[in-house]
Amino acid sequence: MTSSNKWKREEEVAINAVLRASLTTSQVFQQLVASSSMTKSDKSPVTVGDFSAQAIVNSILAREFPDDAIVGEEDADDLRSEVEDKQQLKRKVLQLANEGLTRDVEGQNTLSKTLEEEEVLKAIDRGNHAGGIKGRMWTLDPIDGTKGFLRGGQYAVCLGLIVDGKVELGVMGCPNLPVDKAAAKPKEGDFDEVKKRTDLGVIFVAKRGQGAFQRSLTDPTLRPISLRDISAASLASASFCESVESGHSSHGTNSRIAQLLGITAPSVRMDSQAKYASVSRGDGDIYLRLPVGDGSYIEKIWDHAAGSLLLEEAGGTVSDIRGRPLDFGLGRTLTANKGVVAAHKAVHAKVIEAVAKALEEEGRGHL
Ligand SMILES: Nc1ncnc2c1ncn2[C@@H]1O[C@H](COP(=O)(O)OS(=O)(=O)O)[C@@H](OP(=O)(O)O)[C@H]1O
Ligand SMILES: [Mg+2]
Ligand SMILES: [Mg+2]
Ligand SMILES: [Mg+2]
Repeated sequence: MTSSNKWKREEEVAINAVLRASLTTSQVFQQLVASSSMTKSDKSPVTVGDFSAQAIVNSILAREFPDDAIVGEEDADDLRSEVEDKQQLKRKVLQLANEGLTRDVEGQNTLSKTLEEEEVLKAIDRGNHAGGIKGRMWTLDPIDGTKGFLRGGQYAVCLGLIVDGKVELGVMGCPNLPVDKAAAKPKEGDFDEVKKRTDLGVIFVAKRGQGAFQRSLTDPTLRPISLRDISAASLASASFCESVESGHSSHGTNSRIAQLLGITAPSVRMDSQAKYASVSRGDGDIYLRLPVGDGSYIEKIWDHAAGSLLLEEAGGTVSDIRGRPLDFGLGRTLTANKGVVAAHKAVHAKVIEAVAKALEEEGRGHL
């Protein structure tokens, strides 16, 4: 097998699955989130979207690669409840998953027959694998950035293939990101803008050793992407990409790190692994995800698998706050790591130095 053929079939299937799931989450957004009937505190649309997207991706993976394990964020326990609300949720998920699996998407993987309720629940539960160092497994975050999804901001459908603990393939759907990286991102909370714009929706693809690419939801042509070329000398011209939620990443520490590196540009805040994608195509230069508080939060593999490979293949280095590589072979979580620091290869070590200094100053040098 030549290197460019490696993971070819997996890539085709993963793109089609992520594309279908992205179309379905967009549909949920349009029909449920952006509809006037939703109250601000109503989280149910994201739940419908999470389950439907996981059902779609897992059904396709189960059919194409029946022996592969899946580590998915969601499980179907809630949908098996007899409570009427959950029964309603289950009916909606069944309908959306079947629509997503039976529509023609680039002539591939289209189901000719709809799935029964139990088949959909089983597909979702295929995501229950414990992870680990041996063999092939997929990891799926059906909607990463659930808060972004509800705000009409950025979210991503993220699928990675991990083989013997290493991410080999990453595919990420970002339905609300402009295809053109120079175009303005939709304003958060402006549901009408997201509904109206026809230039939104990107799929990112990376295979280990074979580069990073993007395509639109409608045109299958893959175009190469890369990080902005930045040297240690020009680090001051860089910008950060960080979480929207201060509970997920320490904004205060990031400001101090910017100061230490001489960076003055304001940080770009964005939900989800769209941060990895954004930096991968040169819109923002450094992705910082510093632990908050005592650093007890342990990151999940599905929150980083696809994004980290994309950024590495686009010319970057991804590590935790101490410069250790992310270890995807330890189960469902990144137990050996704390936080994430990602940047161009040429400046990554300098950023790690500044991170260590900032944490030391805060009395969090032990993290
Ligand atoms: N305390 C804490 N620290 C770090 N990370 C956390 C924390 N709590 C949750 N999560 C995970 O963050 C995922 C979303 O990450 P984002 O970078 O999109 O966060 S943010 O919404 O922009 O703040 C989110 O993924 P989704 O649940 O798929 O949205 C969570 O897995
Ligand atoms: Mg997530
Ligand atoms: Mg999620
Ligand atoms: Mg979640």
